[in-house]
Amino acid sequence: MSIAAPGQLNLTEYSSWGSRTVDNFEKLEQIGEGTYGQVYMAREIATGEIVALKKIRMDKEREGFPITAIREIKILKKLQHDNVIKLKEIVTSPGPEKEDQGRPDGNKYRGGIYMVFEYMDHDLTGLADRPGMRFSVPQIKCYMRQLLTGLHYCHVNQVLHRDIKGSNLLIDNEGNLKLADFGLARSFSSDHNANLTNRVITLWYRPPELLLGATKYGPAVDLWSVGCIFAELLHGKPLFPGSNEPELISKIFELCGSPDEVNWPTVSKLPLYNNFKPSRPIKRRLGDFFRDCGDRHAVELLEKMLTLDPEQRISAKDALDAEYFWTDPLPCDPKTLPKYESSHEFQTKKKRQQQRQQHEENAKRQKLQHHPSRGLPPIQQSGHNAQMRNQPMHGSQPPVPASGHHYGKPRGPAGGGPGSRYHQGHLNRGYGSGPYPPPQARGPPPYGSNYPPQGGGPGPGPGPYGGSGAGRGGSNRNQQYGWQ
Ligand SMILES: Nc1ncnc2c1ncn2[C@@H]1O[C@H](COP(=O)(O)OP(=O)(O)OP(=O)(O)O)[C@@H](O)[C@H]1O
Repeated sequence: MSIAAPGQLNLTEYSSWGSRTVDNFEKLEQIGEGTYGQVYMAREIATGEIVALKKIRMDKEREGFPITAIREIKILKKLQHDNVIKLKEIVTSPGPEKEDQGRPDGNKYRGGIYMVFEYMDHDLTGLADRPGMRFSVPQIKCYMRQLLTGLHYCHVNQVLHRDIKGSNLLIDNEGNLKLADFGLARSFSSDHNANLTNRVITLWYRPPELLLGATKYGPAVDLWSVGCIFAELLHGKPLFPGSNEPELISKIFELCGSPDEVNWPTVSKLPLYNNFKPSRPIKRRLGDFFRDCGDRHAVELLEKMLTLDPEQRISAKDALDAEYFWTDPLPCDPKTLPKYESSHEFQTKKKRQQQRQQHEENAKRQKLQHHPSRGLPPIQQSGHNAQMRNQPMHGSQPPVPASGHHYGKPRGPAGGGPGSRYHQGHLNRGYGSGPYPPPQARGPPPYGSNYPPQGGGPGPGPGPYGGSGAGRGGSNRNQQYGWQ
């Protein structure tokens, strides 16, 4: 496999893309539903290989092929890295498919187009939402390190992801984490001069500069989202679950303090600064909030990621060099992580919904049991079968503690002081100025050897990464041509 040089497209291998049809695959089950359309787990008939098929939704596209899909394909062609999802091929379906028949059809191309990806067993949100799920400290370090490594690679190749969130971080049963969903991604130049849309990034993970109307921004936007994910892993639930922009801004200011000329020298130039300026200054208390997590290095890194001023926010490269990844307990080797049954956000949500329905039905039946005159037969509630219904869905997962899992709030409406050793070396980071240098300031971080705990049970983790469940705010994915 040849690898494209930074900033260049490697098209030679892709001449056959689009020449095969989706009939070469057997759809097994739906694993995702996004802005784009459905994602399916599928088997390639000839080889038996399991893949993910992402259908490109065409029904809203009167103007032709969606720009988001063009961007995603173009960018994924260019990015080849262990921590970035691999786009294997594009396949077509010549005519309208079963699921499209009978729909009013405004698009010009009546067939379907699918992206074929390597299959990943989980997304981080789905995995975290498993009942009783707890991540150990080495496991969190392992995922965070892979996330930052993948993102550093994107940034060196001048790609902003612009939609980092749990459901876009895919994890396989070898413990590998890969960045996915590049539908909002775009290339940037290191001088940051172009005007970009600020209606990107799912609400809860959106940085303050975008909320305050910045249209010139860079890789720091992704680092804020990474900080939100990191906080969620440490805290057990989303840190800024605002249901609209003003609410989100006030949640950010409450914890990170309000911006001023001292902590963010250029903030008053942002278009919406005056609209959201609090009536009196708010003190930063992020460090205090996380003190109980008992990991000084984790809090130190989090402070640097959730720095208000994007110019002072830590880069992915510097984050990889943080003390957090180099002190005991060390990040574990991905291969030693426990294997779990497949869990994607779409499926865990669906399962929860089914469980809720089942629960409601049982409650209704029980009520009727107390009033047999109403005529429904009572159901057997005791014994082995009743217990089995509440078991985790598979036998292979590690024993899980009965408690400790938080479900977050219901999904929101559509849309969802630097540490003492903080240095400013990441100002003027000059992305894209050379070939991708793997972060090597200290060589690869060593792996811890004693994790995960035997049997895959909870480690000395700071607490569960709770199923945030709740609406991570809809990403403001702009499907039309207007955004940059
Ligand atoms: N390669 C893959 N392997 C396994 N599951 C995948 C894969 N790609 C996507 N998924 C699942 O499908 C979900 C939706 O995929 P994706 O985010 O790419 O679609 P989208 O239409 O862009 O979604 P959204 O609008 O939510 O951002 C993911 O959260 C994940 O659970």
